[in-house]
Order: sequence, then C-alpha cells, then structure tokens
Amino acid sequence: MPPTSATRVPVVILTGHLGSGKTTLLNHLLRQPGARVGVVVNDFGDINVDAGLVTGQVDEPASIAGGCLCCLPDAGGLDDALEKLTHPRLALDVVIVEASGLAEPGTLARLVRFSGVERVRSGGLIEVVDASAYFDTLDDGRGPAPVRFAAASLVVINKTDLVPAADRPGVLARLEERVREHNPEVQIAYAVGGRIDPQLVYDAAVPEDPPDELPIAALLREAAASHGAHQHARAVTVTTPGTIEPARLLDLLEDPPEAAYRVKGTVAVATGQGPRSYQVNLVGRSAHVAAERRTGPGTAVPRSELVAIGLELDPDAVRQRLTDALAPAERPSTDGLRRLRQLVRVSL
Ligand SMILES: Nc1nc2c(ncn2[C@@H]2O[C@H](COP(=O)(O)OP(=O)(O)OP(=O)(O)O)[C@@H](O)[C@H]2O)c(=O)[nH]1
Repeated sequence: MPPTSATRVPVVILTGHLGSGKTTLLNHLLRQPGARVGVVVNDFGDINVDAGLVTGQVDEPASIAGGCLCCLPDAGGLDDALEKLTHPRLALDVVIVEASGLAEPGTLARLVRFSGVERVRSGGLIEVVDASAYFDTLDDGRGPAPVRFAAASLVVINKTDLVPAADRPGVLARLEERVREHNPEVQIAYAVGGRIDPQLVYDAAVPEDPPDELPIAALLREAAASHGAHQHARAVTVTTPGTIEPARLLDLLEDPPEAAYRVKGTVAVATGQGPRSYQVNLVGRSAHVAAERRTGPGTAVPRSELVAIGLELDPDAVRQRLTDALAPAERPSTDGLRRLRQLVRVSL
C-alpha cells in the first residue's frame, strides 16, 4: 500500500559555507526534548556533534531512544540512508542531512525533492550564514548575490555576536538584501550559536522529555539554555468543523501568508463516498498534500485544521488567511477538486 503523508518523514537539508555553524545548529536541535531526529552526515569520521547525543547508528535501532540521534555514514548514497532512516519502525520526527561546506544547495534540494524513497517528504533547506565573515569570504557585495540562497527555505544568519554592535544593523540589513536578491520570500532568522526555534524545523512527537531519553541530553540542554534565548516562532491555529472548499485551500498554498514558514494540518473534502481527509504540509513555498486512507462512513466527524508557524507572523492577518482557506463546503467545486488532485499527484 502506498504510504500516506502521515508516514512520511520530513527531510531537512542543512547547508552553509565552511565554518558557518551548521554543526552547532544541529547540536542545538538535537538537544531539544522529545524529538526523534535522524542525521545523515557526509563523513561519519568528521562528525563533531555532541558525543553525548549520539546513541547509535541506524543499524542498531534498539539504541535509538527519544531525544537522541541516529547517525549514519553516508557511504551508500543519500537514498540508501533515507530509506533506512524513514523506516516506520524508527518513528523519527525528522531527518536532517548536514551537507559538507562545499555542497551545492540546489543540487541537494533536488536530490531530496526527487528522492526515490517513498516515505520522504521535503522538510526544507536551511542555509547557515556566518554574519561576521560573509562579506569577506562569500560575497564582496559588488556583483550579483550568490545563487546558493535561491534554494533555501530558511536562511539562518548566525554568529551575529561577532559583528561589532555598532556595525550590526548596517551589516545585517545589507546581508538580508543580498539573501533576498534571489529569494525575496525566504524566511530569515538571526542566531547566535545556531539557536533557532526548533518549531520552525519540525514537530516533536512529544512535548515533554521522553522517559527513555539519555540523562546526558537533559544536562546538555540545561548547559545550552544558560547561553541565551532564541527568537521565538509563533503559531496560529484555525479549526473548522466539516468539509472545506479545496480551491480556497489551494489559493493559500500557492500564495502563503506573509512570514508563515510552515503550514500544516488536515483538511476534509466531501466526496460521493463520504468525506476524505488530506494531510497538508507547506515549507517555505513548497507544498505537499497527501490523501489519508478512507476510514469508512460514519466513523468520524470530519474536521479541518491548519496551523501556520513563523517568526514574524501577524496573528490576525494569518488567522484570516487560514479561515478563508478553510471555507466550509458541502460539495467541492470541480475546479477545486482538479487543483487538489493535481497537487496530490505531484506530491507522490
Ligand atoms: N562566536 C560564535 N561562534 C560560533 C557561533 N556559531 C558557531 N560558532 C563557532 O564557529 C565554529 C564553526 O562552527 P561549526 O558548527 O563547526 O561550523 P560548520 O558549518 O559545521 O563547519 P564545517 O563543518 O567545517 O563546514 C565553531 O568553533 C563554533 O563553536 C556563533 O553564533 N558565534
């Protein structure tokens, strides 16, 4: 049976110039409570994630506990790694692929987008930038901006602490302008030590520390917490009873609300055989929609719900957009159904 999106695992690519802070950001994400994170690194020998967070390789699934990391040498190629890491037995919340500093982001994004692995869905591409070195290494600010930003869904401008306070507003504004030259809509986060709100990247299966978490993970988290906070993401949720008009949903997915980095949820659409639910996931500008298995008539009252997550969300404006996208409809329009089915087809 083909997988439903509920069994698909988001695969997030982490790119950035040498030394920009990719591993530091990865360690930060791994310290979050409750998340089951799989990691693919280019060279297992080079990995410098906090040793206490590494519990095992994917071939030893028994050692993969909540809040811990499962690592894999990338010898067999990305698809091999993804095939293993997205296995339902592991029940991972997310897989993060940390690219080497030399990797080309566009190529990596395509590898995940067109992965032959059924259980994969794209979870976005995070590009980490060293704010203090950017204009000395990657870009002299004269020609066109680097095209690498075009493939990103989230750009993390890291090491802001190393830019002298007096220069900071000017340097960050110039950097943001360069990032947006090839990618005007991209979400931008500012960070020190890669500390971004994990909510931007994935949903943890459990909000609390899991009982099987390694004690060291909690200790590392406490140590990291003393190093300061991060920009908090906001979330706006709208729920509507019953079935919706897919055309309105598609309007939202094709033109997402400003500053919404992720939109996720489940929507119900009426069909001749009763309501059918669809799982919706949008990261950056890239939408994924999958039909859930039918549950049979009369088993559940259909409900539609969308959640938008982003750093600078205007909650009222976003709530209005989500409400419009969940316009109730007892019967979908022909055009709405056609657009929905087309998106489901390209999401397969
Ligand atoms: N001051 C400061 N140092 C940072 C920050 N983020 C990371 N670093 C340091 O920068 C160095 C490089 O960070 P890494 O996370 O290893 O960078 P990377 O992108 O994984 O590096 P490569 O794998 O070599 O490409 C480390 O010494 C980090 O401790 C930050 O926000 N501020």
